[in-house]
Amino acid sequence: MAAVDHNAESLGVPRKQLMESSGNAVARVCRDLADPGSTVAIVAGRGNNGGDALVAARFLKEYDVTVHLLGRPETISTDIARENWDALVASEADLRTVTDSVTFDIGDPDLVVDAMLGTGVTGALREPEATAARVINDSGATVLAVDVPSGVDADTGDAAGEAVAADHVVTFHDDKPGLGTLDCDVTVADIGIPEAAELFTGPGDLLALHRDSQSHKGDHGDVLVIGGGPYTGAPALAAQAALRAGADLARVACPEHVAREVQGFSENLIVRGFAGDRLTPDHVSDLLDFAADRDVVVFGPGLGDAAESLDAVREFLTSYDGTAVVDADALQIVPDVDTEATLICTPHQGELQQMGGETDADWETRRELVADFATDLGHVLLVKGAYDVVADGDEVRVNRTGNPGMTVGGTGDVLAGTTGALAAVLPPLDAAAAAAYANGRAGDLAADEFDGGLVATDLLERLPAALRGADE
Ligand SMILES: NC(=O)C1=CN([C@@H]2O[C@H](COP(=O)(O)OP(=O)(O)OC[C@H]3O[C@@H](n4cnc5c(N)ncnc54)[C@H](O)[C@@H]3O)[C@@H](O)[C@H]2O)[C@H](O)CC1
Ligand SMILES: [K+]
Repeated sequence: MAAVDHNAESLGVPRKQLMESSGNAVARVCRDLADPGSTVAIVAGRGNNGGDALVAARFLKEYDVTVHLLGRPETISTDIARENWDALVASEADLRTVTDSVTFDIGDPDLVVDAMLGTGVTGALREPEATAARVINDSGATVLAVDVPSGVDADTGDAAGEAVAADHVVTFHDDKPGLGTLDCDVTVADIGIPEAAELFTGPGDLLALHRDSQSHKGDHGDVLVIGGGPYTGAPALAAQAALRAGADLARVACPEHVAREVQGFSENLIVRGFAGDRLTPDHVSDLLDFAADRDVVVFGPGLGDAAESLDAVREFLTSYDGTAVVDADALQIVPDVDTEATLICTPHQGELQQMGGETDADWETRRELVADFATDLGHVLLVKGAYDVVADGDEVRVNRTGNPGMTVGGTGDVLAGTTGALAAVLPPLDAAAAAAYANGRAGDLAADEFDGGLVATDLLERLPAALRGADE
């Protein structure tokens, strides 16, 4: 939900506008539950859940409304909730602040609006919320909860301690799974989040990449790139992209002569050469052992299409059961390989057709075709194009970042490495969607400087900034 909110914001629909719609929806349900002239007690927390109800207070002119804020107004935690509080103060609304739960007096209202906590709750209700929940439950009034009854986990319907027992819940945008388990009526209100905020990737897709201050080496991924042979730059680009996208360790397994060059490109990479000038089935058993201790394998950059290399890809994928990003020539093996592995395939349109998939000039048609093909394959697809399409057979996302300068060689290798790093820390579809967004964004930053003259290494340098987009 936070990701969708963020993406809505980047589409020009700010959170305060969504809060206005939420508050309006709360007021509409109040009108269904209580007659004009009734007394309404709004119990508001200091987050955006409270903010929704502060907006509702402004809409309920024909009611006798009292707002009880839990805590001091200076501690309201978001700007938009505070602005709505200030508007009520300026309008001389009937406002009370509850700083001592013992003396909390809700009066004798006909209707209570519970807006203490919504999706921001963590753990059991603390004070004064826990006592307030008891006061609300004992009030004998009809209880309308905003978004989710305070103290209840929206995903599971469970409460870690005291929780509001609501008669009715008005929730926003989408039903929440936990609400179905409760004994109350649920209204789902459309608050004007554009469909595009869910379909198109945006800065919200990067929110989950937050790095914990307590993290250790290895927590952000150990990525192994297997490739190289006819090409030497491709595996080096993919592995360096993995590092720039946040992986802790990036390793490259490639033929000996490629290994020397890859190490020459960057001392940050751990390079392991194998005998011969290309991958063959003889190397597979060692590679499987090596891959078993890694988080993600990126298979294909610079591999070439020699028959024995493709046989090696098939043998590897048949026995591998981890997560792999499959790119370039390795892709053609995917449709008829029987594997337990979780695969994220990153074809361009030509490679997609070679895999047996269909494409179309119209992105909306392509979206359907890619979604169906992902279902047939049973793997995640990230199909590159002016609009990238990401699908896992269940969900489909479209990425609009990127520019025509990115048709230069090597940008696909950067994307594969980025996807590998993100797949170490996110579910596969989310990793592919965020990687497509960040890679295109890095390309857009590079194009600001170099236009059509950008090269793949320009993307590497700009990946960290592109991935930092969530707060912008
Ligand atoms: N797109 C949408 O769905 C929109 C939803 N809106 C509403 O926003 C809330 C979520 O708001 P948020 O500020 O993230 O969190 P809360 O208000 O639920 O709570 C934050 C607040 O609570 C404190 N806190 C956390 N846990 C506890 C606890 N166990 N006991 C006491 N206090 C606790 C925390 O410290 C914070 O101060 C969503 O539910 C909707 O109602 C938007 O208005 C519009 C878009
Ligand atoms: K609530």
